[in-house]
Amino acid sequence: MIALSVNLNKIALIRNSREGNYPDVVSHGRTCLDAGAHGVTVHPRPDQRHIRPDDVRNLAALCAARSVEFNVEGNPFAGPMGSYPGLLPLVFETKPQQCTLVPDSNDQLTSDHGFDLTRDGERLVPMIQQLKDAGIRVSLFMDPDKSQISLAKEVGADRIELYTGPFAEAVTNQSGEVEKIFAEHCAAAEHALHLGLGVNAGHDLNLINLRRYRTLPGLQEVSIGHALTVDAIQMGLADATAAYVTCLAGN
Ligand SMILES: CC(=O)[C@@H](O)[C@H](O)COP(=O)(O)O
Ligand SMILES: NCC(=O)COP(=O)(O)O
Repeated sequence: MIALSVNLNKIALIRNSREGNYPDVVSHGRTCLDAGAHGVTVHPRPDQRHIRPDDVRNLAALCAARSVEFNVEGNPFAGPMGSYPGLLPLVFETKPQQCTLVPDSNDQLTSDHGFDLTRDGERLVPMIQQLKDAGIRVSLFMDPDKSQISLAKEVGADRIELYTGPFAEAVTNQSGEVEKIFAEHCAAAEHALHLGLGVNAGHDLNLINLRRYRTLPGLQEVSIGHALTVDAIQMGLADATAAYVTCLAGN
């Protein structure tokens, strides 16, 4: 079974466009879980463009109460900014089941690349160990590069999250590159599995490209937010979530 972790960033983005708490991120997270999602993902960024520290705290409580997986993503190198305490302090405070480290800089529109562990690996080793000592599973956001994935194992990661942006773009553009890119992802996943790493995936996955991507060898979890939220505008959040669960089940 491939787990669906719904990323609630875009619910928070809409909430932040007004004062107040409408839409209520936790309430929408509850709706996703009631509709069959296996967990919740958030990506608190230092500029708090969407997910805020209190969202992380409140969703941690929801996921604990529902005994479902909470996945907190972010750049471990980005320091505090205003009320954002930094990723690791927030993660150690809220103790999610999984922390996915992502090499995003503060000025990026969105996540658009995996780690370069030849450059950053040494800095990550103690952070990864601290997270694992706290009982938190560590996933690293990676491009489908086998040599980099070998380094992910060396620095102590439990899982990798394959960055699926280029794959999604190839499907959307109906480029002739789809099968070539997917084959690279399959080779990367097989390599990760051979090393004993778990395999997650995410970024721009949707109900169309997921029909192919769900066949990736050993895929354990997808985190999906942007497209699912857009689908929810047409379908409603519960039905959109259920549609992704159904798709992941092979239907
Ligand atoms: C790491 C990744 O691809 C996504 O999880 C990320 O959360 C997208 O961030 P935005 O929602 O800010 O675009
Ligand atoms: N890690 C991927 C994620 O959480 C959601 O990415 P997207 O579906 O919003 O592109």
